[in-house]
Amino acid sequence: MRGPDQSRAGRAPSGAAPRGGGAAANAAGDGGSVLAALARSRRGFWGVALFSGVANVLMLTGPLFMLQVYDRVLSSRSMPTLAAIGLLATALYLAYALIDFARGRVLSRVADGLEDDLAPVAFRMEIADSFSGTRTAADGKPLADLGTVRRFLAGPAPLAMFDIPWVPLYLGVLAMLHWSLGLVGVVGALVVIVLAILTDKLTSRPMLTAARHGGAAVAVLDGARRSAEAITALGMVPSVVNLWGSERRAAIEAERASGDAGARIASASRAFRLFLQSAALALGAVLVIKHEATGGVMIASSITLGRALAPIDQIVAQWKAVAAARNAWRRLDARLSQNAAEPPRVTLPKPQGHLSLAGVVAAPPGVSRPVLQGINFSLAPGDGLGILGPSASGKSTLARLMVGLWRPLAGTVRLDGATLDQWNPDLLGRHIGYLPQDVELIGGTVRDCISRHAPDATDAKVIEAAQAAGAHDLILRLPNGYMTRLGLGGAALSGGQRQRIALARALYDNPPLIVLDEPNANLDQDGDAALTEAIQKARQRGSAVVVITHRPSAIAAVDRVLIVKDGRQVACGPKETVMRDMMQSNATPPKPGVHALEQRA
Ligand SMILES: Nc1ncnc2c1ncn2[C@@H]1O[C@H](COP(=O)(O)OP(=O)(O)OP(=O)(O)O)[C@@H](O)[C@H]1O
Repeated sequence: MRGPDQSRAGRAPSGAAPRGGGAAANAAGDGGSVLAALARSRRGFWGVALFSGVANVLMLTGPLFMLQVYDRVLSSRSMPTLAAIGLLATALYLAYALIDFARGRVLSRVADGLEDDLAPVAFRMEIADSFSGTRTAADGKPLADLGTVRRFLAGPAPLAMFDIPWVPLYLGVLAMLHWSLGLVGVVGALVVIVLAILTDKLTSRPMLTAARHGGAAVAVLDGARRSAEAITALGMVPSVVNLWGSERRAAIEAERASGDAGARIASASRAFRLFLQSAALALGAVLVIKHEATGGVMIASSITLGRALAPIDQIVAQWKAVAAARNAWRRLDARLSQNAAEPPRVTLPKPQGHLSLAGVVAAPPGVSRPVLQGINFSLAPGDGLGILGPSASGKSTLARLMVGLWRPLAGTVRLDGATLDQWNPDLLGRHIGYLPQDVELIGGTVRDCISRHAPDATDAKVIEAAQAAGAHDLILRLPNGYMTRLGLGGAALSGGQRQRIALARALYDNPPLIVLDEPNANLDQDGDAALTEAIQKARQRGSAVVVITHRPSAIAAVDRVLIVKDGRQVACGPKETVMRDMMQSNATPPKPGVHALEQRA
């Protein structure tokens, strides 16, 4: 069964789809693929193709110069001729240098453009991944994959690829010198191409294995960083190092296997090219002896052959980078296509705070078994709802549904009548005050943090939010007050300080819907009192406030209570009635149906 929310979003039926990932594609514009993003730089590619054509023609300078020196200068012993063709060759080499530099520069600009285009999208995907819980190391990291593709584009391999269409030009020149030399060239090119295909066959599997283990090692490191204190205090560091080390070793071994295979073939390819050049020289000598060619032809053919095979040889030598970029490209493409462009939306007016949940069934992203079902309630502006229930009963899941982080499998979550997916995810966030269970404050100053890094933030609004959260005095006592820097290298805050600043962030700009998940987990008595006052005042200002908690002190300022047990709504009604019933049944939540479920929608 699919709920309207989910069918509208076009999501897979298992697990609640996270908000935010889909918005990514919008930032990428239409395309939804790396190629589509690159197509925006098609003029740059045409420029590189044109420069490559000119550069390849100019690269004939070497063999032609040899031909002239051997067949014209040496036979005529004319110094002026030598000086003239020497000058001409110098000018052509200079032109080649300029054009080769220009095409490299254009490609690196195209690579930068791709990064500019897709980095915000990849960043959003990373954020969506971090709470979707369904991604594995094999899915890669969009930002790292984008970096790999960018570095590849700006590297030497793509230039070699632009040279490949010009290989027939060199083979044609060889054939013009003598048909047998052309034949040697064609056979040589085919052998080098076979070597390139062989490189791909032998290295692609170990490279994928290396990427998978490398990703797993990074995931262990990320987890260890996040829980640095716990793993150190609990003496878990050696085990975590072992865990990380085994993934890393597996990655290095797979990398070595692919590197060895690639290097073997690259050496063979290089040696074959040198051999072929000597073979062409020998063939040229035979032709000279048989009076079918001149000494100049002999030398020029050897150089031309080397030049003809160079691009293929270079790609074989760069295979590791080529294969890594191809894998990264494919992963990125798969992610971009999953994040199909969000449907166009009308910008809805600022909501008043009418929240309604009807027949909601939900599961975390990627999980098919619902952890929450049969949720029905509604809130009007100014209402205060406390959500109580044992651990793992689904309270935080409910909070994530109300703020639109996860979407329901069935049923609807509406804010002012509109299902949450009708809102632009970024705009919706401005109307919501959310205090998650695990408070993380990202970098910047306290002021930035409270104002959600809004560019149009005013001091007055920031201070108003801090005062509403009872955090103003606490902030003034920090080393630089509101300008104290947080995050890496910034001030270290206690759990209670973090929670109160996060509460101020939730209250910033008086959002019409405020959802607080365990807002008093780290608060002392003063903090509890400040929280109660903050909830009261937010309700007086007309916000609908939801408080999820284990501690009854946090629901002092709400008028209604909802009890969740084993993922089901077992009671919902006026606080006094529900709490009295709970007391009467020896603090065990009342059975379903004890209170008529309120339906105010
Ligand atoms: N990201 C997730 N991926 C998979 N399962 C999850 C995820 N988040 C929660 N769950 C599962 O959903 C169920 C409900 O969890 P939830 O966090 O909503 O409970 P809770 O009532 O908030 O618990 P607590 O009071 O301990 O915070 C639990 O069984 C939990 O294991």
